[in-house]
Amino acid sequence: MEENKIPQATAKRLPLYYRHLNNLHQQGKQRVSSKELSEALKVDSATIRKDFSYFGELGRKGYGYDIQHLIYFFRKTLDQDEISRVALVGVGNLGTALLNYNFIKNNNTKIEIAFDTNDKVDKTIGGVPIYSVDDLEKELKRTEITVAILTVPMQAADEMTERLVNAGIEGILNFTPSRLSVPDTVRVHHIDLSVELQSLIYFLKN
Ligand SMILES: NC(=O)c1ccc[n+]([C@@H]2O[C@H](COP(=O)([O-])OP(=O)(O)OC[C@H]3O[C@@H](n4cnc5c(N)ncnc54)[C@H](O)[C@@H]3O)[C@@H](O)[C@H]2O)c1
Repeated sequence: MEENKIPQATAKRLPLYYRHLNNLHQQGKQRVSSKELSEALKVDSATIRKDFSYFGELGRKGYGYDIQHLIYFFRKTLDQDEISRVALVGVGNLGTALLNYNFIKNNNTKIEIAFDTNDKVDKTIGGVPIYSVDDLEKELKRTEITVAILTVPMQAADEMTERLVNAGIEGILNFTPSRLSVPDTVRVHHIDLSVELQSLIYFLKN
């Protein structure tokens, strides 16, 4: 099945499924039902069955899903055979935490290079080398990285976004509060922790 036929909401849940299925596999489990997955992942079991149906007839009634089979299909869709290399711009509080967090352990995404303006340049954090932003365009070209995490102060967000786009970046994970404007060819995912927290509190109250 081609990836572009999978709905966006389904595609967003795939890494969650993939990670959990790998854990089950490592525990020696061979089969799992949508009900078990639903309880573990807090995703409605009808949604899980619908999501999995985009990958063909993977399950049988009363038998459940073959875990290895699911992992195989999801890995292909998520390109997990290849390591996705990512750049990070802004090595402050948040950027440092992300560099120290070992993404590669759970999914094959790796921050390979980071950029900052301050005295952290020329050091490494979590094994990731930090370059001066002056070298941003040169280094992105050299590494052929097309995805960037943006953790600069809000005031620097627009300028850095423009530079990233001009340097060929195709996807930005934006942690700044700034609403970035980019061409249609570039995809931005915005992560706003305060909005997530407010929505959690709202659901608890209602
Ligand atoms: N810390 C959090 O928990 C948190 C949570 C959500 C969102 N954010 C947002 O993430 C961003 C970073 O937050 P923080 O707390 O890490 O800030 P910070 O001030 O600790 O770090 C920002 C880093 O960006 C660097 N920088 C400044 N201009 C730059 C440029 N043009 N290019 C590259 N690097 C540059 C600074 O030298 C600094 O190291 C902010 O926009 C903030 O609003 C932070």
